[in-house]
Amino acid sequence: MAPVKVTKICCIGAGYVGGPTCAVIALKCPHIQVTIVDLNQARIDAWNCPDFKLPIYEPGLVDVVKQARGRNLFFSTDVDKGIQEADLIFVSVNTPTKKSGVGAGFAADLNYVESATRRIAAVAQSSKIVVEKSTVPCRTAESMRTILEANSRPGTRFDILSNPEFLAEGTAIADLFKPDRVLIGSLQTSEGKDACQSLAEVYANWVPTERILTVGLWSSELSKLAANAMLAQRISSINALSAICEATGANIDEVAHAIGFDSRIGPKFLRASVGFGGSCFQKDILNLVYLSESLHLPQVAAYWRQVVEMNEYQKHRFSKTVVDTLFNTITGKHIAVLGFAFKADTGDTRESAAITLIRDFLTERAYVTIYDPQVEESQIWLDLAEAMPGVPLENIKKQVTIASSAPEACKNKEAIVIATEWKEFREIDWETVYTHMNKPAFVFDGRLLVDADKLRKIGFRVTTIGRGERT
Ligand SMILES: NC(=O)C1=CN([C@@H]2O[C@H](COP(=O)(O)OP(=O)(O)OC[C@H]3O[C@@H](n4cnc5c(N)ncnc54)[C@H](O)[C@@H]3O)[C@@H](O)[C@H]2O)C=CC1
Ligand SMILES: O=C(O)[C@H]1O[C@H](OP(=O)(O)OP(=O)(O)OC[C@H]2O[C@@H](n3ccc(=O)[nH]c3=O)[C@H](O)[C@@H]2O)[C@H](O)[C@@H](O)[C@@H]1O
Repeated sequence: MAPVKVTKICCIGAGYVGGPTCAVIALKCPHIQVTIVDLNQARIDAWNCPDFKLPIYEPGLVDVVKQARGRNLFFSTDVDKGIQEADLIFVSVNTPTKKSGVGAGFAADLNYVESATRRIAAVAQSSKIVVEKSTVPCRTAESMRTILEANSRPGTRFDILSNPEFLAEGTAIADLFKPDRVLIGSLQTSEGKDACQSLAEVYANWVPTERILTVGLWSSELSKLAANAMLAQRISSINALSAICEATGANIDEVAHAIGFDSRIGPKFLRASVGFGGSCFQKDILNLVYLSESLHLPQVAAYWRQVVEMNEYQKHRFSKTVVDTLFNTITGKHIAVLGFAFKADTGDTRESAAITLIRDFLTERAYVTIYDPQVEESQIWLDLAEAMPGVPLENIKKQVTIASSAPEACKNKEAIVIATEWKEFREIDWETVYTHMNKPAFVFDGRLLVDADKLRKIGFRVTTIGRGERT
């Protein structure tokens, strides 16, 4: 059998991964019809919105959707039709950490992957290549295959591939246009290799073939967890060093610069911060911890768990620094938190360090004013309510205000906490901000973003993560 030439793709899941990934496939492969389906009507409506107010904020995404939507890119809630028409289906649904039952708090909740797989099994009338795009535990493809094969009609077959996504939010379009690599895992049978070839040919429309890596299914699944674990481990390592810097007078920027010059270490992903956030690092490491424990490898599990524990430590350490510096109490004090998203250039707040900081400040009975250029107000209330179970939202609202600009957020406050590295915070008119603050005016830079010396000259007392000096 020769590899199938893919002409119609369906992507199940129109989220942060399914949306941008398949929009880029549509852009780069005008000869392929791409339909992105989702059960969430509001999300699909936003993807179809005439004025391109898309459901996610991602630089460059609107341009891609503008070019392809209605040409060969479609968004729909008709999941069954999407499945039936396609010869290749991406499963790009959410795989959050399980909240209850066996493995709660660690294992991935595969309920959405299983529902999508069962839907494919139920409605497919012809052979399909089914591609696991979601990040899943090692050997999930086997469960998918079992479900699909148990339901295949005579004369039809399902081939399962793993094709994890490595894009980062905020740079998704650039990452998809020029990926470091595309990873495709397949069974090493002739049918598995043919399916792999079919998907590789889709990517080959714009990705150089030497960057398309083909491996076994289980290696591909594990490589995704491994990549996220190694990236998060680097951040926890630099953050652990930032605590030593603060205690010794060393400067984490200088340390990162010095070690990053070693070509074996490299300069990227060594930026100390108030802690990593995002929907995946923590979830994927906890998943790896759970996998290690299930495999009776407790030392391996403990090793990876420590990466997450260090991150929790970093977030609380930073809130404690704020309290300590503000004369050991923030009760009744007014704090501006600049940034609510988990990183710059996204409106995504999942696992954002800002949420932990704000929860700590509210627990200390401070008043908090939040400003973020991309996060919707409704999302901030949702996140804070979820972070403080048992506390009625009306009570949270007595302590929290949402501002529409950074200078407005900072007015009449004792302290400013920079929680997200938005470029616009670097460009704030700090002299004016200073004149409108209560004195002494404090800045806590959790992102190594502002020029601390310049701010000190204005009169601010600045504390920067990973720097020993404080005034
Ligand atoms: N967010 C990111 O930057 C990255 C995420 N990933 C992984 O990709 C996967 C998806 O992540 P996101 O796109 O962030 O999630 P998301 O939550 O933004 O999107 C998932 C979408 O799937 C839909 N969905 C769930 N079950 C469905 C079903 N049975 N039929 C149709 N639609 C269904 C949901 O309504 C939702 O819109 C996860 O496994 C994640 O770990 C991987 C790389 C990057
Ligand atoms: O599986 C995923 O979801 C994705 O997770 C991360 O992407 P993302 O979470 O979107 O963003 P990152 O740029 O990795 O940042 C994650 C967190 O680490 C923080 N970070 C990053 C880099 C750094 O040097 N220091 C640091 O604190 C960021 O501020 C952010 O809170 C990975 O970078 C992607 O390769 C992966 O596909």
